[in-house]
Amino acid sequence: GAKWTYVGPAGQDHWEDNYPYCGGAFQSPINIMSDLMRFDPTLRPVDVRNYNLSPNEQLTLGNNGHSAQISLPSKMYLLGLHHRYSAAQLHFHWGSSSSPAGSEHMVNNKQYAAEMHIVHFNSDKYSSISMAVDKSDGLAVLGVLIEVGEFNPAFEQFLKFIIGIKYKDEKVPVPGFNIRSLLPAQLDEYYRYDGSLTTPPCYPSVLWTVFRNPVTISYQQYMSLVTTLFSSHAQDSVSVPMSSNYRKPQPLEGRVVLVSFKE
Ligand SMILES: NS(=O)(=O)c1c(F)c(F)c(S(=O)(=O)CCO)c(N[C@H]2CCc3ccccc32)c1F
Ligand SMILES: [Zn+2]
Repeated sequence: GAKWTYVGPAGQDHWEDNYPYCGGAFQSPINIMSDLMRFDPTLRPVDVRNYNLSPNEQLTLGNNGHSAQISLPSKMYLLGLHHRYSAAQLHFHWGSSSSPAGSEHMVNNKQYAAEMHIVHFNSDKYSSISMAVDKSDGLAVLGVLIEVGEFNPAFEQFLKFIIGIKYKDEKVPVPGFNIRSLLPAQLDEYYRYDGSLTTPPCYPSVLWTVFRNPVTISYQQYMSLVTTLFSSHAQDSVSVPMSSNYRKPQPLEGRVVLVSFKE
């Protein structure tokens, strides 16, 4: 599709000119406010299956021009939703070196340093994520808020390779590791709402699960994420650093955010 960016003439305020859904309903991310949360006792702990990948399993870490992403095998899946949702990829959103505030979801107006998304598709009904991406029951994304603090050895399992994907369309192999270790300890405390892709084409096809508890990465790890990558190709005459690749919060428009926990 047409080139889109986060700022400038093709920035997020103009996405709807080429991608109509971006100006539509059920958009993500949102600012999750306490007074719009509703406790739902039927929300069970998130049940992730086959997340513990063997080092013999090779993953691909890539720069797609918008984020750093890791391809995931579809044997990884989420249990407990109305359908099986199989993993496709995970990627990140972050701020800039001068501002460690780049999460997409906010909680009571607090923006975190970064956010990880693990994208899954409804493999009961659709043969691939491309077939699922524009269907209302197509996708389920896990959101993990990221703070700067303690060094995170789990994140280091792929961050140590990030220098290999500086430029758009570069890819490097990464040995499989336990993707569960990237998630917070408690998978029973999360926010749940109906939303969309946070990038064009902004299809309203995502069941969002944002975990209550953030994970931490060290300042050095955060800076490696923020300062290493470019949105431009290696051969481009102009280098465009990849920073602040987050969409601003979108109108909730009557949506309620379900929570799996009591305050
Ligand atoms: N924040 S988010 O979770 O909404 C989200 C992204 F933020 C994002 F950047 C991407 S992308 O594929 O890296 C680039 C634009 O699609 C996807 N990609 C998904 C959606 C479309 C698609 C098709 C094939 C594989 C992955 C994806 C995404 F779901
Ligand atoms: Zn995302």
